Amino acid sequence: MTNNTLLQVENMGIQFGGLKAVQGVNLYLNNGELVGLIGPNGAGKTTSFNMLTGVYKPSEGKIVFAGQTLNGKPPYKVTQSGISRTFQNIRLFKDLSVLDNVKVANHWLAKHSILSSILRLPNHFTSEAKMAEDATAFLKIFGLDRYKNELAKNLPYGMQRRLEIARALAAKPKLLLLDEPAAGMNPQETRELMELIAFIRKEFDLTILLIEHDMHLVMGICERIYVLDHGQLIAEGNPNEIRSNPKVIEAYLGEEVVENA
Ligand SMILES: Nc1ncnc2c1ncn2[C@@H]1O[C@H](COP(=O)(O)OP(=O)(O)OP(=O)(O)O)[C@@H](O)[C@H]1O
Repeated sequence: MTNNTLLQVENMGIQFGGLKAVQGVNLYLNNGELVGLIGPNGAGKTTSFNMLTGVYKPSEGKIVFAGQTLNGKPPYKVTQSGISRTFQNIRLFKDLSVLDNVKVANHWLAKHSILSSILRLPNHFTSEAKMAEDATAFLKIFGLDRYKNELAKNLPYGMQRRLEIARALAAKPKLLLLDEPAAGMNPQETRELMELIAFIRKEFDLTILLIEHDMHLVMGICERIYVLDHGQLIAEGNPNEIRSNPKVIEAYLGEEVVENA
């Protein structure tokens, strides 16, 4: 572990009944890196995210983030320590406005106390107004400000995916975990997403770990890639190394995808 390491995972594993869904995973992320996590369906990618975010408690191993051991912490504590995520299936508050989706996400950062909110003291209103202003400015970065009063469920699909990312960033994370952000997107939306990911990484000084099946996206923006198969890491390297790794081609990519990625 160096001074520049943000996340260090050692020997992480989890078992569901007799199934070892993930085992012996060792990985690290340096500050500012954009890293991919790929592999076939059922390889254990989302399960790994669930362990990193406290949704599942690992059966073994150690997760150290920004110098703190995360094992056993509940998801809200993990978020407070600086890790946010998006989900494979969009999980917005569909019946809330776009603005409220972002406000809810950063509510725990708000300065006013619960008591002042309940009693509706003056600082509650000042704080609420400030939050709405901040949230609107924030939405502008994502090209979502014009939709701010729409219900989340009425946004076009690609915009809902953008809102998920905006909402995750409203919690001001250091590490962003993106679970198949391009799922269901058309090629144009995917291109815009790639630009957005590159942009937010710089703008918010983020480290990003990304699960994705779109190899064009992964190979196009990730500096390093980890490959999971049957719960175990089978390769790690830069996109060129991964593309030409025989184990990865056999387990996941296949010859055709490699040629087109
Ligand atoms: N809560 C659970 N209980 C039992 N088995 C589970 C649970 N969560 C995940 N699994 C199993 O763990 C394995 C890994 O699943 P996971 O969803 O992590 O795969 P994945 O790599 O994300 O796949 P995909 O690319 O299809 O999303 C699968 O066999 C899955 O059925």
